Amino acid sequence: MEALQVLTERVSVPQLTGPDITRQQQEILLRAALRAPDHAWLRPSRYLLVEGDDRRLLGECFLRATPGWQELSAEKQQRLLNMPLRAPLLIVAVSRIQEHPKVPRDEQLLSTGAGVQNILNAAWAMGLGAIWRTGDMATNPKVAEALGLQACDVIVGFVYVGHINGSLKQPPELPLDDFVTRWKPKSS
Ligand SMILES: Cc1cc2nc3c(=O)[nH]c(=O)nc-3n(C[C@H](O)[C@H](O)[C@H](O)COP(=O)(O)O)c2cc1C
Repeated sequence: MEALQVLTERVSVPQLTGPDITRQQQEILLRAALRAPDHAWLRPSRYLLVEGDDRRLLGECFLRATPGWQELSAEKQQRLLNMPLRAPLLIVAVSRIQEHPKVPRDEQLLSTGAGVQNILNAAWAMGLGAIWRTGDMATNPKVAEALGLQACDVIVGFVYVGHINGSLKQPPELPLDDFVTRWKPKSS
């Protein structure tokens, strides 16, 4: 697919299915992620891949990490268990924040965010679907521990990647003038 078409027409795809994302496809997604802009080349981004039966184990972790999970309805418990099963591949995008005199934390988070966007676009370019999600699990310390994260790590997103299952939404045509102005200096 043409690059500009990917950038202007991509939509997020919540309904995803198998087959599994091949190693070759995964490598393209991750190489795209690692081409994100990165101030001072600090390389703050880390990507954890969860696929196959490991998704079930992550679902169990989501359930047990939820405060008061034993009191949740069977339906809510199942929802947590099923979360990682929403796509054949789950990429956990993490920013490993470093102290740096010129690169504040926000810039490191933005760099990982740009990496996530590159994953979304690369998936779309390969005819795959993907969606960036966060939710409570992204900030749950027990989830971070189960994922083997360090104290300085921030989960920027759970990126679900799979084959498009169902119809795609039409991206809205946003009027540029609502968002863009051409700045002119004030005349004195
Ligand atoms: C940082 C971030 C976190 C998000 N978290 C969620 C989420 O937890 N659940 C969800 O359904 N959508 C979430 N979204 C929104 C979707 O990824 C997507 O952007 C939205 O559905 C709009 O679709 P579009 O990308 O096709 O415009 C998040 C988006 C961003 C940028």
